[in-house]
Amino acid sequence: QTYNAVTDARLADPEPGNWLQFRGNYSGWGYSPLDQITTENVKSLRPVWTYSTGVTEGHQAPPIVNDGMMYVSTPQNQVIAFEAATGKELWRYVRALPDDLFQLHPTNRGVGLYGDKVYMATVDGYVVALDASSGDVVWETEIGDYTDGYYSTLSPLTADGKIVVGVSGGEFGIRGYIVALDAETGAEAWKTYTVPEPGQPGSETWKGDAWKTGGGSIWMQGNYDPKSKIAYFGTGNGGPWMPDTRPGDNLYTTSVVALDMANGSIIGHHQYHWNDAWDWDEVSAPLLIDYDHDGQSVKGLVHAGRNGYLWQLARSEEGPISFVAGQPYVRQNVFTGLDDKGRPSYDPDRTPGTDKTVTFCPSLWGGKDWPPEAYNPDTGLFYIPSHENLCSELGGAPMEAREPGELWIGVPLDVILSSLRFHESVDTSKPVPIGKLQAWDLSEGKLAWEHSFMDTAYWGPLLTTKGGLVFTGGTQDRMFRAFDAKTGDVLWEFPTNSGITGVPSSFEVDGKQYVAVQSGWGVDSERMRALLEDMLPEGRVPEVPQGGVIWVFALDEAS
Ligand SMILES: O=C(O)c1cc(C(=O)O)c2c(n1)C(=O)C(=O)c1cc(C(=O)O)[nH]c1-2
Ligand SMILES: [Ca+2]
Repeated sequence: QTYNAVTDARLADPEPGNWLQFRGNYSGWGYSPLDQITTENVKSLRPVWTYSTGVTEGHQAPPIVNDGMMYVSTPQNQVIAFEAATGKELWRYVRALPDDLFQLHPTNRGVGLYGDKVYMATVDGYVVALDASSGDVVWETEIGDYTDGYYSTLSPLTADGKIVVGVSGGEFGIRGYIVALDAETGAEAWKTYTVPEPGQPGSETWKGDAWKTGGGSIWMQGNYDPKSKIAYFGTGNGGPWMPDTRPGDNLYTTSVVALDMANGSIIGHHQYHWNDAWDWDEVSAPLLIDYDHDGQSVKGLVHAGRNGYLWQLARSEEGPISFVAGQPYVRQNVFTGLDDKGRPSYDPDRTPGTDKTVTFCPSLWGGKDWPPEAYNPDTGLFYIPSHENLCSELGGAPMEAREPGELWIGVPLDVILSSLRFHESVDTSKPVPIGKLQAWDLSEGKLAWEHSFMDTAYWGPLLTTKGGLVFTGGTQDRMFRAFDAKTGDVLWEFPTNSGITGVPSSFEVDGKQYVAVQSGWGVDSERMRALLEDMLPEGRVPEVPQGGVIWVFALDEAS
């Protein structure tokens, strides 16, 4: 079979039967235009094939499909290629990772496709380009020094001849950046820091040398408008965590930045919250959605913040981003209000600092951490995988000098790993609603429906389809579920090998629709679960079995 090269035109307007990138399209919707699997027949969805990845930890990447060929990445930076319909393995790339690599976040969120190659950003700070047909390494380029705390977990944005990625390390005192590599050669095309140096725009929001270790990491794929050639990336927490260590607003941390794809310059931004104090990384890129607001149609950017607010912004052809509306989607007790530009004011009693311990809601994992939202143009609803009723008790401690490659958070690790609290209204003698799948009507600015998951962490990336469904896992009971996208009714569920933190995708081969997802629990979903186990009575919070498996489902033809 000859490989169907992935072009800008195909990425901008993907065939309904393919899933060519992280969220299926450049707008970040997580929407499949396939409608063979419907609200009526989803009850006869069955596994067609499975595959053990051979590794443990958090499997988060979507199965990415181009004309019958599937590419899946796993923790420890493997890429496995399959015949999508049969599961026949075509090739496998296993990265040789350095022995001295410490992984705070052992995961990978997926490959990027462009031309005849498959691209992956790695936990040891490289981008690797593989031949899509053979799996042979075509080039690899170092983008960050892992011995200095830089690493990558995101899927690459592929567009305009470039492979665009960024670096993690917000808990290691890095200075974040986004870097574009030439898709053919791997040579650097541009590199843009998310924290400006003295003299650059935004540098007035920093004092002294704090910018050198200011954080603002990039660990989720950006979305992209192919008409204006602008990429939108979300940025991570300020580093170190305690806000008094870096006075000022700290642009462009906890923001969305608009980048000119040609040269990487920042031509627009919106900071969701200034001088972050809660580890509320705002790394999920906003979805490009057009919605009505006050009788006007808005070319929008929509983001469910880790800070617990649902943000509706407007984008522009020139770059600048403007604020339209913001409101809490979970209980939030930190912001006391928003001004007309969307800038929040804070309750100082909910703002931690060095030697200042406070409780705040939502928790440091936010109203939502990294698992992506979804938008369904048929229902007009925006779906959020959220956490309710969780708060954190957190405070910093005086810091030692930064050591390259060592954690540099300013909050002792044992404090972080015992920081979770229930909201004061919670009665733990009864099942506690924690995970909430929410559906929002953006034009009304109102919740349309929600489904609560009791006593469980919920780290479930979303897939929505033209068949009227929302697929998600994310719970400790190992289930993969399908919801009615309009009503929130549970229509189907299936127990997999482990908990599902994988991004689901949907594709078609020879006229048949498939839904695919990785099951393999780990990283912060497990850190949260372990805390909940201590907070709830014995037996209520089960352990989640370890090990990664790729699952592919289709309708059972016999039924
Ligand atoms: O600041 C950073 O650079 C950074 C990176 C990552 C990552 O790369 O996965 C996470 C976080 N922060 C983080 O705050 C967080 O809650 C988190 C959860 C996860 C995960 O995979 O479950 N990664 C990360
Ligand atoms: Ca972080």
